[in-house]
Amino acid sequence: MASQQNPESTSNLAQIGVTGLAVMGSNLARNLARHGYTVALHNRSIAKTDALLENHGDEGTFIRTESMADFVAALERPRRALIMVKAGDATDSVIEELADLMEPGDVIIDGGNSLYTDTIRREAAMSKRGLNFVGTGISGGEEGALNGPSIMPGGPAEAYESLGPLLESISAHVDGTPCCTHIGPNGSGHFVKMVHNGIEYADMQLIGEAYDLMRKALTMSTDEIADVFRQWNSGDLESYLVEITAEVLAQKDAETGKPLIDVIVDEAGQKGTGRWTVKSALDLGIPTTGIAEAVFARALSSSRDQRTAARDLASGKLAGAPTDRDRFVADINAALYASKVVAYAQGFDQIRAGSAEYDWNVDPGALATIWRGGCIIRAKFLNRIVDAYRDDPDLPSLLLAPYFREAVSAGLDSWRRVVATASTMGIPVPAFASSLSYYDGLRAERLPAALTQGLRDFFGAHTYKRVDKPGSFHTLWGEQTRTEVEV
Ligand SMILES: NC(=O)C1=CN([C@@H]2O[C@H](COP(=O)(O)OP(=O)(O)OC[C@H]3O[C@@H](n4cnc5c(N)ncnc54)[C@H](OP(=O)(O)O)[C@@H]3O)[C@@H](O)[C@H]2O)C=CC1
Ligand SMILES: O=C(CO)[C@H](O)[C@H](O)COP(=O)(O)O
Repeated sequence: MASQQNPESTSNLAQIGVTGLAVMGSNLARNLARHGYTVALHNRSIAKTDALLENHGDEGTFIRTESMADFVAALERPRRALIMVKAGDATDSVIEELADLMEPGDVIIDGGNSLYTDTIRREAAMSKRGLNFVGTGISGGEEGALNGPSIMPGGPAEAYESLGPLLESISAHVDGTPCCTHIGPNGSGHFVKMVHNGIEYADMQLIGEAYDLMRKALTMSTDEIADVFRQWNSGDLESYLVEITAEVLAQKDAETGKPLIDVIVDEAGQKGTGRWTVKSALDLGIPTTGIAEAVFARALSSSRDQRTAARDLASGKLAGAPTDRDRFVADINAALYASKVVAYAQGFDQIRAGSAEYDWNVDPGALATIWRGGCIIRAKFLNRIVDAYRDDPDLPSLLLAPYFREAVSAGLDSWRRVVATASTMGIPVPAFASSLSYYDGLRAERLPAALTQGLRDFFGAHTYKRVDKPGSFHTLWGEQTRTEVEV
């Protein structure tokens, strides 16, 4: 174990250790060291540890360790170890290794994208061994990890009392407020990070549809579209993802000189958090349609063989392009904003339902507050979400908050024009269209679900409720006399 001394440190030990020094772990370790913490470093293979020390060892005080035993021995008590390795089995094996070396009162922090049910299981197991287990969502990618991410820690409140100030100090800050707060017990931090990623999927899909419409319906060049996103980023749509969309579109391929976007294969990858969000939404019975469409759109994009075989499917008679380009671009802007509100509204619905299911007591306003900076879905309009939950913590849907009600209503005609135009031109807009259908479904006085109930009762005697009296009923369908039976 070799160490570089921190002049401010009172011992030779580290206030925190990071194990797993790939993109996220190495940048978080640097962030911690830059904030004056002595950081013990560990990685399964020593190369990453040495690369970090060689390239950034002068940024603070690090303690280099090779074995897990050395790593744990390098930590001040109560020990605090942050795990930043691949989610799943790798995380389980690192937790076991650490737990075997740690003592009651020590803290294990899992900052990876772990499935929240794994976190619930791990927290219970560590708690039995007297260890504090903090499953925390961390968002911001490489740049956020280094300069200030959004941090969503779950786990015991006592653990947060001692760990919170450290995490808050390295998080992003907006208007002086840290983008880190205790989310709730056990799996809550990873649950909200999972939904954060689901919203990220929806947001990116919506941005992709906006780009596709400008490209295909308006035949705009990539540079022109990049300019539009740049302009949008100084309006209501101001957000990290819109900002980097302009940069991605403006990038030229070094080899061919073409826009890089045209050289990238159109098959979207996914590591699982979006899919988990949708599975959880199905279990909770929450219609997160925007997120689901985004996950399915990635799946469709990656179905290369099917897409190739289907290339000559009929399109039917397609409509021509909109004649007023500026107006249609403005329509797309409004459709993007409204659909984005739907994605966040659905995500917050899922968080409320998850919180109720697991008794987490997640505060949606506090969550919106820490998503204002550092994370991938940071956006100007999160301030409006904070306001909405401050004014009414029990808001039934974000779409009902006065600000969003008005904003969506103002863009509604544009939203409908975009979906209609896309449909008649044969351009797929699954997220725009499903968000609009969700909105219309939500506000509908009556839905065709009555027919679903009738059919269910017809074939399976599943019963239905009546509009005019309480109780459950089954009909002897087709009989002329006494057709209803109260159940
Ligand atoms: N990349 C991102 O933008 C974000 C990632 N995350 C999450 O943070 C975590 C780290 O992400 P990232 O930095 O991208 O790194 P990766 O997810 O690519 O994981 C690589 C790291 O995991 C270690 N590792 C893999 N398997 C094992 C194992 N069996 N035992 C011990 N260590 C193992 C690797 O060690 P070795 O070098 O020896 O192979 C390496 O340090 C992940 O859970 C990820 O989902 C969260 C937010 C954003
Ligand atoms: O957590 C993240 C961002 O918030 C990670 O970058 C994650 O990998 C993104 O998900 P996917 O790879 O499935 O697009």
